[in-house]
Amino acid sequence: MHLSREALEATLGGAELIHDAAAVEAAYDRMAAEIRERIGASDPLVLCVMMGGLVPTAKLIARFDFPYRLDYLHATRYRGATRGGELHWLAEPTTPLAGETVLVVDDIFDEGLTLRAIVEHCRTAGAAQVLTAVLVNKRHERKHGMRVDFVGLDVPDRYVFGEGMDYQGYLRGLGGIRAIDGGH
Ligand SMILES: O=P(O)(O)OC[C@H]1O[C@H](OP(=O)(O)OP(=O)(O)O)[C@H](O)[C@@H]1O
Ligand code: HPA
Repeated sequence: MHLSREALEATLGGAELIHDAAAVEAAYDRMAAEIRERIGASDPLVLCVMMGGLVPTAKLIARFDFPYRLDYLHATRYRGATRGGELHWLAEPTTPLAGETVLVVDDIFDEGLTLRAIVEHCRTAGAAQVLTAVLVNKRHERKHGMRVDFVGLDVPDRYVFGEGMDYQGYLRGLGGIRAIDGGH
């Protein structure tokens, strides 16, 4: 669906800034340092979860000063909506995962179904170690039982966008994280 510039400006005007761009950049610095400490010597394979993981992955790898390789996968369960459904795999990683230390990078840990399925997929494919990194964790009690290894920032239980996260397919490149009411 197409949204007009006016509609997007109205959404932005009604949104609340939860974390400004400087807070987000500081969170990436901290996450990159934690990741280096834990797996910087393991030549990890970084797996970007398209589409939302695109911005956090780019921001993190720009900070990595150790050897790593990059691949992506595409799994989605929101597809432009503000409430999640069934997970659809659109692309699996092409790099063989057997024996790899894998770092899965996504934008948001919400109910956790997406990351849980991706971690299971990597383990089944023989990864030696699977770690996860998300820019934001949404605070609520509806998680599906997994722990994320590297988390940048917490956000409230509202629909958030910016830094890779979309509002109806738009606004992914916006710096900082904003919230609107409605949806989770
Ligand atoms: O923790 P969960 O409740 O499973 O939700 C988190 C997932 O939802 C979003 O993806 P989405 O399906 O919207 O696709 P997108 O990355 O293309 O926006 C986000 O990028 C995460 O991958
Ligand atoms: O709050 C959200 N914003 C954007 N994408 C999402 N995917 C799950 N939750 C969200």
